[in-house]
Amino acid sequence: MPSQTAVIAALDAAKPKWFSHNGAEYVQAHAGDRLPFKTDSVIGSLDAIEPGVFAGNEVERLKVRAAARRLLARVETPYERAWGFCFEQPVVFAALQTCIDLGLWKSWTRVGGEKSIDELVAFTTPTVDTNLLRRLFRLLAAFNVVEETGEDRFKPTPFSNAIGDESTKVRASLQAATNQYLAAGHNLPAYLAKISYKEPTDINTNNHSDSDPDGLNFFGRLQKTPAYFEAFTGHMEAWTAWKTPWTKVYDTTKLLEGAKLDDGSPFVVDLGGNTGIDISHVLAKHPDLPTGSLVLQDLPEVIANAQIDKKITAMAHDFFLPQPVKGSRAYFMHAVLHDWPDDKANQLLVNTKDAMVKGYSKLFIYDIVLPPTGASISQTTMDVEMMSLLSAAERTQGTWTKLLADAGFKIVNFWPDPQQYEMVIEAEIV
Ligand SMILES: C[S@@+](CC[C@H](N)C(=O)[O-])C[C@H]1O[C@@H](n2cnc3c(N)ncnc32)[C@H](O)[C@@H]1O
Repeated sequence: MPSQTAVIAALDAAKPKWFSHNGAEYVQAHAGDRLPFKTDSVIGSLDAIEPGVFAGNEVERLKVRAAARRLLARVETPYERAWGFCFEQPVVFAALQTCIDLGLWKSWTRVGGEKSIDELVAFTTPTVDTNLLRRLFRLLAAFNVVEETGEDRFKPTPFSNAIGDESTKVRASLQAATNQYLAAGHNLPAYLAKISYKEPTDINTNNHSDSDPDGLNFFGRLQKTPAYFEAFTGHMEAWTAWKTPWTKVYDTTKLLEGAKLDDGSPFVVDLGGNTGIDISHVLAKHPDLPTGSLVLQDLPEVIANAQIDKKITAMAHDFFLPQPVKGSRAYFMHAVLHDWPDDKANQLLVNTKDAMVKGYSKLFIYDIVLPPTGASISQTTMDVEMMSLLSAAERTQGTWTKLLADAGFKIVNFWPDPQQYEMVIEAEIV
């Protein structure tokens, strides 16, 4: 097994010009001696990389993933890259969603195992034409969503199993795209032309409302359509679970020093905390915290779905209203401010500051901090999705500093996560 560093170096070394005389593999077989590597041996090394080799080391896994994506970007021709965006992604997504709509993933994951196409048809409700499902499955097999083991025979993969396992929230994430992300992305070029290519900043009249049948903004649509709300909440849970827990990025034991816990004061308030993953990380790290010292806040319909430890107080609260929990040691917001343009973000920050005790309370923002160059696919995708859905944006170190200064805060430190995706921004009242 080659080391991960060697694999990344090999991936990064592959150049399109090496293949320039070849174009197709059968030509390469005859002209392979012109390549600076043995194609079979490189393919063997790549195919030998299984998720298990990383033994849970997310940092190394993500480095190899990024290198593999760079490799594709280099070796694919411009036509192949365009084909991927214009032809492949729409139909693969359509096949995934159709099988969700047919209830296929859920039934298959429950039972498991290799199945014939007829057995897969038997999983579907309503029933589907065998040849229709065969065509979708051929496509999904070509994209390694399922494994083709013989003619009309398929095995599940970790990905297809995850779609069928509701606890992973992968199905919810795909469904959220069908519900909102795809239509908004499709609408974005025309919308940007319509607003004369000004940067979108309006939270109500924006690209989402332009693509929504009732002209609703993103959160307005979630409130109106419970199924959309369920899908988005699930997507948020999957996204947050994928990230490094904030308690591993910032050492929260430092907050215990000097914290007033005996008098029933709050320790951490998680604003817009969704169903409670982040606040639960705090309890997991500090299980002896007194009952009620951890507070989860979100909109009422989110709080109603939160399944959290009894020690955590779940509280419906609109963060554009004054913060009711005063004098907490810490106020925490994860992926909240990136949803809002600066004027709304300022209002939220000022509401929070008004509840804080200067010199005691700290503010923690866990969000993307865009680097000056080389922002990753994950960071830049989130930035433009925020534009598309919410007229919002990811921020740089400079724009975070200004946003916080305008609301009366000074930044103590930026704590980067090991995945290099987000940072915990530690701030205090000036
Ligand atoms: C992008 S999600 C982040 C959720 C969570 N902090 C996390 O990282 O998993 C934004 C959250 O803000 C909540 N939210 C939106 N508007 C809100 C409001 N006016 N008051 C309180 N929460 C709100 C949403 O319900 C959602 O849970």
